[in-house]
Amino acid sequence: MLHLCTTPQEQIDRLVRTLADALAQDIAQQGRAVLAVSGGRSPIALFQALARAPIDWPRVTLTLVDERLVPPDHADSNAALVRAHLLTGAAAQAQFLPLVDDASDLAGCVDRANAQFRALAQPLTAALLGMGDDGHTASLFPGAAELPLGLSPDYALPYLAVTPPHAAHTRISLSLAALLGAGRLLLSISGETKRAVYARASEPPPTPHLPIGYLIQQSKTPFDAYWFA
Ligand SMILES: O=C1O[C@H](COP(=O)(O)O)[C@@H](O)[C@H](O)[C@H]1O
Repeated sequence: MLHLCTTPQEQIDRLVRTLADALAQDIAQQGRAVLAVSGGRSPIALFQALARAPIDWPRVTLTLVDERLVPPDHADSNAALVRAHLLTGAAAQAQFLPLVDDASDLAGCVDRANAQFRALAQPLTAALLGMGDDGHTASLFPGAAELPLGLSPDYALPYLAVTPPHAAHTRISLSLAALLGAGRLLLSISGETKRAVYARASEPPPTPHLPIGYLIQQSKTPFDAYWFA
């Protein structure tokens, strides 16, 4: 479902409230919650607001929906973004599981990311997603050679390596099947361009040209998109 927000603050407030409620519910029922977040340019203000939310952070495990194959202190590292803007204040007490420890070893990073995901004692409470102007979400990029694998319901591992045809850096991304295993999916988007992409991706059937469509047009996992102009 697409929720149209009238201010950026409304978009942030609704996403933070929804995430905090979902985390609190898993903490109450299972003792812990697991949140996977995205990177890119969009989520900085959202991360800062989430870090200040009344969440039982010591009981939260944070990981990444996707990562670029760059050193952990690189300007394009999604982990660096999380460390700078989300793992602050009380939220620094969360357990953080990054995906890249050695940017020269793609296969090793993917193996370790899959092992640490599988070692989680529970499914993802929620995945917080972004969407590119090309319709990619996580790092499921249109035109990537690995996209059919990432979209396959039979792909058995949580993460895979993806080489985007036009964006910088090799990526590590959750697969579509792994995303659909989350308790809920939340998408944060803004701008008229992304609203138009979202509208095109909502037209059935979903196609690999706009991977976000596979999340919009499914009914297995609750999916909510929050948009602000
Ligand atoms: O490359 C990426 O892009 C998407 C969208 O980023 P945005 O800055 O346009 O919101 C992001 O969700 C993903 O995590 C990131 O690796």
